[in-house]
Amino acid sequence: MSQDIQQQLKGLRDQLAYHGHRYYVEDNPEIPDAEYDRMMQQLLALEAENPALITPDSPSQRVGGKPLDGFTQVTHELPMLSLDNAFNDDELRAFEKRMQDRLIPSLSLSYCCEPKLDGLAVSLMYENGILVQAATRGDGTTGENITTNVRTIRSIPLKLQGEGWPERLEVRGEVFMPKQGFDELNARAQKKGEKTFANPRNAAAGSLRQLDSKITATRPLSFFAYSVGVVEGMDLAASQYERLVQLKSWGIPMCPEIRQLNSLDDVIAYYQDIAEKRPSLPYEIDGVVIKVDDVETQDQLGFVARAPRWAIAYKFPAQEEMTLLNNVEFQ
Ligand SMILES: NC(=O)c1c(N)nc(OC2CCCC2)nc1O[C@@H]1CCC[C@@H]1O
Repeated sequence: MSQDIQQQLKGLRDQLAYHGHRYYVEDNPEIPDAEYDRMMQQLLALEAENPALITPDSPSQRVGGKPLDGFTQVTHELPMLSLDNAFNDDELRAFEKRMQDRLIPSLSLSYCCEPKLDGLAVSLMYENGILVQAATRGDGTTGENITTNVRTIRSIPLKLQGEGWPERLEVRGEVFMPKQGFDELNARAQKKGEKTFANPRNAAAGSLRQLDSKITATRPLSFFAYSVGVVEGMDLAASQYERLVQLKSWGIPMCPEIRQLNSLDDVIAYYQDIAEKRPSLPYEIDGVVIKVDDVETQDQLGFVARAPRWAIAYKFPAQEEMTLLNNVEFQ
């Protein structure tokens, strides 16, 4: 009896995780919402009858229990780095020259280029494919444990898909609020005479700092991975770009605008292309991040203070209109 109930529960969990990924990550659902809701109700009913068989990766476990009293601290096993900035092509070329002067033999560098998402950097720890902890970047060394809130973000898998993932895998990326969700949230707040947020970044930060994850669950948050931290149990690809593709194959969202480029001229053309696309992108960005693609070369170059020698943010000029002080609610 219990065996086939376990099979039934696993079937429902896998189905709901698959269809949830199609809907929230690929924006390309295979089944009508009513069908998804019916499966969820079935899962909830079966779990209510068999609470001992509820697993942490069950889609029913996304919205937590009672509110927290506070956030506990998390020390990152590897520091979460920040970025130096470039503001024009010459500074970008100087960035490349500094690297080539340090590399022996100075070889032609390939780059992984990513829109610089204007959200909040977080660390996701997966053990045996299960999401076990989420933390803010904080000061790069110590962050806050926001696991209960991050579990409510539907585009972040509670269990990695496919197979071949490492025993321990730390995914680093940006939690952000898409522009449309931000506008709708502020419109609702305005109608109710509640506080509105100055920009999507503050809205994301404010949503992640809720002690009650039921509130976070009502906020339209999303996530794109941008690097890997701790990896144990296998070696990942030697290329930053290929690593993000690997993460994507395991169900971790990857920004669709990321490109692998083989020359700085191509990087500059990419920067101009993203600058043109910027107003029509569904999320806010404030530049592009340009990283040496080869991970061994990254390690050779290392980092100074908290910023790597092998990455730079090429920022867009500040927006013309007055931008309210981006009061940092939450590192
Ligand atoms: N905001 C971003 O889209 C972004 C990105 N696409 N890639 C990185 O790469 C890390 C890893 C090496 C140095 C920084 N960082 C990003 O944001 C950083 C996180 C902390 C400060 C910046 O916002």
